[in-house]
Amino acid sequence: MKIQLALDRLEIADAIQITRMVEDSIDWIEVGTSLIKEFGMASVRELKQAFPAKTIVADMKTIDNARYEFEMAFRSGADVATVMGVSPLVTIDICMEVAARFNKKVMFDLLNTSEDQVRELMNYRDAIFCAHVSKDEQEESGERNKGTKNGALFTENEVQVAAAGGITIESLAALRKSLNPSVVIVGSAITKASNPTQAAARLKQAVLKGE
Ligand SMILES: O=C([C@H](O)CO)[C@H](O)[C@H](O)COP(=O)(O)O
Repeated sequence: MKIQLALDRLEIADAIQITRMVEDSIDWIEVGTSLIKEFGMASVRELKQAFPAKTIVADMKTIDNARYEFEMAFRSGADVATVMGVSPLVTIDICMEVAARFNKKVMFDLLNTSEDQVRELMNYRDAIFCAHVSKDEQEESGERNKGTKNGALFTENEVQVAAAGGITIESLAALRKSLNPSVVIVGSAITKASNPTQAAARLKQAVLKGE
C-alpha cells in the first residue's frame, strides 16, 4: 500500500518544507486542488523540481476542458492527474488519451459518482479509482472515509483503488478490510499534525505491519 501525501491549504514553500520532513515515509506527493487553484502550475513544477524521484499527483479535479488541463499538468511535471468520475465520458476519453500520449496516469475522483457511473468507468482498466469523502462532508458532517462506498464493485473488478478523505492511522485498519486500497491518500493527519515527521513515520509503520 502506497502513501500519497496530500498538500492542501499551504504556501508552496511550506508544502515543500513539510514534504522534506516526511519524504522517507511517503511514496506519492499530491499537489492539492487548493494549491493548484491558488498558485497554478507553478505548484506542480516546484514540487516536481524539489522531489524529482517521487510520483507527483496533480489533483486537477478536471471536469471539462480536459485536453488543455491534462497537457498542462503533465507538461508541468505531474505523473498522475485527476478527473472527476462524474465528467462526461468524452472528457474521460480525452484524459485517457492525453495520459497515454505522455506515458502518465489518470486518477478518477469518484466524489458523488453514482454506482452506474462507476460501473461504466470500470472499462478504463489503466486508471486509478479514488473513493473520496470530500472536505465539505468531513467538515460539515464529520464524515470519514471508511471504505464503505463502492467497496463491492472494486472487489469484483481488478482495478487500482485509492482512498481519500480524513484518513488517519486509526481508520487504516477498517479501510484495509473494506476497500484494501493500493494507495492511501492522507493530508491533514500529517500536514496538520504537531509533529508531521512522527505522524508520517507512524503511518508508514502501520502500513508496513498491515495494521
Ligand atoms: O482531495 C482532497 C480534498 O478534496 C481537498 O482538495 C484532499 O486532498 C483529500 O481529502 C486528502 O486530504 P485529507 O482529507 O485532509 O486527508
